[in-house]
Amino acid sequence: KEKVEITKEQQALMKIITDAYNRHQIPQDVAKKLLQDQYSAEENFLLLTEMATSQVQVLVEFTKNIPGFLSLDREDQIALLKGSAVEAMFLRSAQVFSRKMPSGHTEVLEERIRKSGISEEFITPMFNFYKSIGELHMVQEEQALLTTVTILTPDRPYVKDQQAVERLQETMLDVLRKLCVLQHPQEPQYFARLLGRLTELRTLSHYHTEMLASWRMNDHKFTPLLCEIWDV
Ligand SMILES: O=C(NC1CCCCC1)[C@H](C1CCCCC1)n1c(-c2ccc(-c3nnn[nH]3)cc2)nc2ccccc21
Repeated sequence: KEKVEITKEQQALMKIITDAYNRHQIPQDVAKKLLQDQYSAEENFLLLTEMATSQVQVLVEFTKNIPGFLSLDREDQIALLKGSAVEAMFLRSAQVFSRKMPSGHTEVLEERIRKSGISEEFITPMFNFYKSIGELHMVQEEQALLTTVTILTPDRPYVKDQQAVERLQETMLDVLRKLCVLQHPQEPQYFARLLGRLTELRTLSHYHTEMLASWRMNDHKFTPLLCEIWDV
């Protein structure tokens, strides 16, 4: 049984990424807002675009703290951000949904999201993903590293130097793998389960454009930043 040990450098890397991840989070808590009131489809769509816009802004700030990211080709940095923004949004939504809440709150939140205006056909895959993320009971370091691994996906459209991105991603995957072994010693396959969620996340993100179009309302308005990032 090989002894898994996180090196000093990996410890430092994990701290930088986790601190940055915790620093760069959405200011107001959308879950609290949703628990307070019921909104119309129009109001919910506006709330989604506001939340998503501010999340893209904090995602950009977060990536500046990923060691090595700013040394990548500048156009590749943009390609990685654009290619991972929707996945990062669903990953963050899943983490918000899975957070420990007073009993009964998660059920209310789920109901509010089910009734928010999203079309039925997308609700099931979305909640399947949220629940599969919740079941992992990730610690914050794992959440931060999983988001980092998602951002550093080499095969995003228009990435020129894929090897450079691959090297960075592998560095992060190595730390994440060791962390999983140390955090979940009874579950040797935990790391593999975690990576399996990234496949589910990519599939969910493929529906995104259809999801947006399917909201039960007409005239979907987007912010300029979302028009850039969401290809709408
Ligand atoms: O605000 C939100 N998510 C932010 C969370 C923090 C990061 C930035 C996104 C939305 C709510 C908007 C208002 C109506 C209810 C859902 N949200 C979603 C969600 C729902 C549909 C689409 C979508 N995408 N394309 N069409 N619909 C995306 C995300 N899942 C959530 C799970 C827990 C808490 C909030 C959640």
